[in-house]
Amino acid sequence: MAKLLDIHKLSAGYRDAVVIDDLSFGIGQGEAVSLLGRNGVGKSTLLATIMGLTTVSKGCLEFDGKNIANTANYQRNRMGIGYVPQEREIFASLTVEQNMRVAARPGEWNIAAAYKLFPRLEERRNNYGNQLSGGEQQMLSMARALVGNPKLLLLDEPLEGLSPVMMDILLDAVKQLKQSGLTLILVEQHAHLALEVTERVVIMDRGRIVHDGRSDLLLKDDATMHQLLGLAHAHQVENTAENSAENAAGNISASVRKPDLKLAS
Ligand SMILES: Nc1ncnc2c1ncn2[C@@H]1O[C@H](COP(=O)(O)OP(=O)(O)OP(=O)(O)O)[C@@H](O)[C@H]1O
Repeated sequence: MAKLLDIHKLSAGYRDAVVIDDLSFGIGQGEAVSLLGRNGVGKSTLLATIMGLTTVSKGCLEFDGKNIANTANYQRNRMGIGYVPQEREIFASLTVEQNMRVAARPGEWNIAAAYKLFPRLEERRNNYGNQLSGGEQQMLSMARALVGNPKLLLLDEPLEGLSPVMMDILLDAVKQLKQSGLTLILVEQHAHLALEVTERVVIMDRGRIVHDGRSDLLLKDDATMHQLLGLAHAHQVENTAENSAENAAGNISASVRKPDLKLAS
């Protein structure tokens, strides 16, 4: 089956600085992929490159069967790539609803559907962008990308700086999106949480992909977690009684996770 996104021997970065180095990577329709790696290895740059926000020095980038290496950023968005940047980029002088209206395009994801996913946004529908908490801004950034009805959703550290309760809400939303069949790439420092909501994981190191496999297998692989992500005792933490009970109940609760689950720098 043709891949929705197909990257071949791609090098990219910022002006003369090459950050993504000869990288190849593909993602099929409906796949949910965690993109992990230590700080500064190029994860955000890879998402920005898919979105058309960096300088590509060589290689191919195909989306939905078309070469988009020279396609402008706004056109990529129209073609179906949705982006939730790390900075959220909410329009401060627009209300919650206006933030979504400016991005909405016809399709299954309309504003009502976004409110269903994030009821909190409906309660805040008339609040301006600068009157929202960090978690609400993150919900809005994700909702705004969704009402554009993307075929591929890029999420750059959606849990960063959020309270455990907000992390639960955002993670549950990602899980629902995956279950709905949306193709997505999730960059996250909270590796264990990301691995629980995706079926595939790709790990980067110094601009290259150094691991590509199943999320559930990596969760049990302490040696690789330690070697590539700097995470120690992943398996042991995963198997605490608390977490086992949560998993058995089918819930993902960030609030019971240990703070040491973030990647080492
Ligand atoms: N706008 C930019 N201009 C120039 N260099 C940049 C820019 N953004 C990132 N870089 C550099 O690119 C490299 C990769 O950064 P990037 O943010 O992609 O890594 P990352 O894996 O997402 O890290 P983190 O997990 O800390 O967000 C770093 O050396 C960084 O300093």
